[in-house]
Amino acid sequence: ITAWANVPMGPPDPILGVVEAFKKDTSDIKVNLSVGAYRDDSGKPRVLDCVRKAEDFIISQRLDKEYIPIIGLDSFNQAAIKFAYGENSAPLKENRIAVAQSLSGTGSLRVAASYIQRFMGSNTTILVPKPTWGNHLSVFHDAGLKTTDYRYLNKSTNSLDIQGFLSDIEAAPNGSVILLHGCAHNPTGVDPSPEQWKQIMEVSQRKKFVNFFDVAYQGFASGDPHKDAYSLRLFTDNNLPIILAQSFAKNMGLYGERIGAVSIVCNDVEEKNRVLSQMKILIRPLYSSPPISGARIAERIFNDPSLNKEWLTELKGMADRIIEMRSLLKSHLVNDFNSKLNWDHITSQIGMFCFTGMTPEQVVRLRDEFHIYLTSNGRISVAGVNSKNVRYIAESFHKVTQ
Ligand SMILES: Cc1ncc(COP(=O)(O)O)c(CNOCC(=O)O)c1O
Repeated sequence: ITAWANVPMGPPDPILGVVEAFKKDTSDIKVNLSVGAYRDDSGKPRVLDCVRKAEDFIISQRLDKEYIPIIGLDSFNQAAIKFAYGENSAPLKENRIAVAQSLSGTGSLRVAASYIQRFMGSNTTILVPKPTWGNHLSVFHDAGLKTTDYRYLNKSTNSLDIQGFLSDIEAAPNGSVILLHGCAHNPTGVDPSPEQWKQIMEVSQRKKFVNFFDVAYQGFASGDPHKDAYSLRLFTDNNLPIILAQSFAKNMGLYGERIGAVSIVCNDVEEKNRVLSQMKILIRPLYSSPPISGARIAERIFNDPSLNKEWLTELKGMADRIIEMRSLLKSHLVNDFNSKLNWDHITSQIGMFCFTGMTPEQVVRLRDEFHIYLTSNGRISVAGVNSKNVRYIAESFHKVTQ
């Protein structure tokens, strides 16, 4: 008997399981609407031109492959938090933000969760939206934290249930940690309006929440990085406690480079130095130091003026293509197929994903009858929609919902 005879087969990841089924489908009209990565109008992955140019420059420098510090490349770190908090941010100017490069968004979330567990205690509960990105729950539970849902999606309108949101967080214990998607909520694509963010902030301020922002789509949602940072900057500029996990997977297309940053706003430089020392102590036994490549590319894109300008244009281009596909999908449904249902949420939602409102049965029909693949919760990745398949998708959506 081997030592692992009792290890059970784990369930497949709900998202990756759909991709496997898509790959097995031999139909030539199959459509993958489950993948959480950008695709261009030909359905192909996109490496940004500014990334290629940054890579060429870096290679030409013939740099060494020595370890970088436990907290990563500081030139990248400083650029990443300036991008998020804004150059006029007081904590930034007063140098009181503890920041460490980490393994993309997931690694940043995990380091932050471990920090919370260690310095706020194992009984700390994180308030998470319902629904949230599936991996959030695994990251927090594996870090030894409990999670409690707060209402987020109004299922009948596929828009924000702001009253449910506010009453659930009002009922939570003072001093709780609240996870907030900075922009482009995954999986619903539903974001609070600026007014609603102010209502949320008022409760958080009064109840002394620690605000744990997950910002994985800054600039990718609206095309404007400042607009997409509105919620984070509103809370920060009002001196609320902030923990931030940043990912550059989507907005720089650096998925596999695993480049992100975790940051904690502190009261002063002395506190920042203490917090940073503890982040290093947490990171060292996790993965010791982060990878060089993605940090060097991102640093060039932030700090080289022409590459930065080119990036912002390409970033807006990706956001605009997704926004255009949203309006095309909706107009086909309403104008071509004369659907009598309300599809406003397709264009009022924002970012990579759209919560269509499809039932699990309708999702099965889309897969079996129309070879269209999306997750069972009805989420589609709008990145998978393009000018060639958008009409077919609309026709199929109409047929399963009429
Ligand atoms: C909200 C959120 N936070 C964090 C992350 C972390 O991403 P990464 O670790 O790649 O930076 C992601 C990436 N999601 O992946 C797409 C999908 O849901 O199919 C995310 O959506």
